[in-house]
Amino acid sequence: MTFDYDLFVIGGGSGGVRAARIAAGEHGARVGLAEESRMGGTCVIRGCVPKKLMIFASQAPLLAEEMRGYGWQQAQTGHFDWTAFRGKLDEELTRLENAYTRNAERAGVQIFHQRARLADHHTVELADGTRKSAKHILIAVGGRPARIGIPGDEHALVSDDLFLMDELPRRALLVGGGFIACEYATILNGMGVDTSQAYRGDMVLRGFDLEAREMATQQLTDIGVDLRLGLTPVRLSKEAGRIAVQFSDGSTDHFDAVFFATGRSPYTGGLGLENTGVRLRPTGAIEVDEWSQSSVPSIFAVGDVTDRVNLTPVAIREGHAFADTIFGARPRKVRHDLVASAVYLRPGELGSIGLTEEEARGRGPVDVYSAVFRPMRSMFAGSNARTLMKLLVEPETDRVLGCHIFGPEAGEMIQIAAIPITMGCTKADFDATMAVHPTAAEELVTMRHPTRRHDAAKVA
Ligand SMILES: Cc1cc2nc3c(=O)[nH]c(=O)nc-3n(C[C@H](O)[C@H](O)[C@H](O)COP(=O)(O)OP(=O)(O)OC[C@H]3O[C@@H](n4cnc5c(N)ncnc54)[C@H](O)[C@@H]3O)c2cc1C
Ligand SMILES: NC(=O)c1ccc[n+]([C@@H]2O[C@H](COP(=O)([O-])OP(=O)(O)OC[C@H]3O[C@@H](n4cnc5c(N)ncnc54)[C@H](O)[C@@H]3O)[C@@H](O)[C@H]2O)c1
Repeated sequence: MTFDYDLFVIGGGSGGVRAARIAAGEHGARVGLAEESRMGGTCVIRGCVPKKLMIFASQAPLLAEEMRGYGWQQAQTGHFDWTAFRGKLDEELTRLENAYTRNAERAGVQIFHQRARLADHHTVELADGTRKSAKHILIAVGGRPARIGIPGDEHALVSDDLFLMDELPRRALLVGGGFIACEYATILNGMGVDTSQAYRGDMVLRGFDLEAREMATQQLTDIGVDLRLGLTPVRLSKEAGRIAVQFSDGSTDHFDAVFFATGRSPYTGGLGLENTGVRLRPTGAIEVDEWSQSSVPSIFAVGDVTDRVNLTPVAIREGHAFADTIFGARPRKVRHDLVASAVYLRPGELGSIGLTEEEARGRGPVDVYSAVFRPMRSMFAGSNARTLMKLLVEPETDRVLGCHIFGPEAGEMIQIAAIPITMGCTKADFDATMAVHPTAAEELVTMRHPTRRHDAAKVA
């Protein structure tokens, strides 16, 4: 049987573009790709990139405050010009979008700027009705922001909308306590928006190390976010151009904008999956094996649509491994058990890899090396902000099972710490490493004695 393509990719985001480029450019496959919106996908257009630029923009008031503590007594930020920032942001995103398109085309990928759906195991139908056959199909359609299904939730915005606003709201509410809610609350607060955050739990960033979560929760309040814990909206309505929010405790408040940051769902609706028999998990994610292969042998899936670890570098690695395996005769699996990540807050970020203290003590004995301190930089300026450096070590093997850092530039630090930890290093390797002085990160190689030791969890 002959096909139009060796590979057809649906979705021009992190995972899809990497797979298409490697398959075509490095392994000589004939590759087609459909993208219904802008090339680059969530990360480039409405995720990591614009979000991080906004984090940088939002830190000015904190920097000015710190510099006043260093003797720059007049340091002030003045007024934040959202229009000027957005103009520059739009230009930058267009530049990146063009680079993604150009690089894929240079590798030999034929791009269709249209929505695509599956017609059968080897056929994709584009929005204009044309059909393309392919020996292999890769689904890399990502996810979409989820709404919580309360009355009036059509009045709420989602994360995508922040990057498109003509002006910033005067008063905003973030709903949720995950990555996006905490990062967006930090951004809006830093840009001068009167910011509230409602989270149904008692501490933000569920799933992260408890000690680090406590610090992140405290920091949100310290920087001026009105963090309302144990609270969730139950109804939204429009009143005189503002949004009235009724909360679970019976209270009502009014905001100019309400953002739901309540998770993301795999974007599998309307994709024609019923024409293929591709199996889905209960969450709507495409079920794949360790080779990213679906229940239909010719159809593979990578990235957020598979809901494994929903981060850009993971989607990229999955796409790359898929292309090497299928087209490069270089079978490669992706490890999902040891993935570093960062939550970009200000002034402290949260960087993590490996087990949390709670997970580690649930598995067996663990030594906890935890240093909480006021770093010299902010302490001199008069701030009480604290930094956390934490290592979790398996006593029997001395292996480092996890590392959690809360503080300025924790994202940068955890990227470096992730290398030895991924290699399987021991605490003795950290101890043998000479410190770099004076830095905050030197604590990682100077913690001599465990702060506490948990014995093996008792099995009931
Ligand atoms: C606000 C926000 C901030 C984030 N910040 C970070 C961060 O700091 N670090 C990090 O690692 N991760 C971050 N993420 C997560 C990261 O963006 C995703 O994990 C990553 O983009 C997933 O890549 P993907 O290839 O699976 O999907 P996507 O990048 O979402 O790409 C999917 C593409 O498919 C297209 N598409 C969908 N359906 C069709 C169809 N039927 N036909 C044609 N095209 C279609 C979409 O338009 C989209 O371009 C963030 C996410 C958000 C929302
Ligand atoms: N820095 C980064 O790497 C980064 C940044 C942003 C997003 N991301 C990725 O995007 C994903 C999505 O981010 P997110 O923050 O939307 O999801 P999340 O899963 O991190 O957080 C969702 C939040 O919404 C709350 N929630 C869910 N349903 C609710 C309901 N019915 N009522 C009230 N609250 C509810 C949850 O309790 C949780 O606090 C992340 O899991 C992550 O993989 C990564």
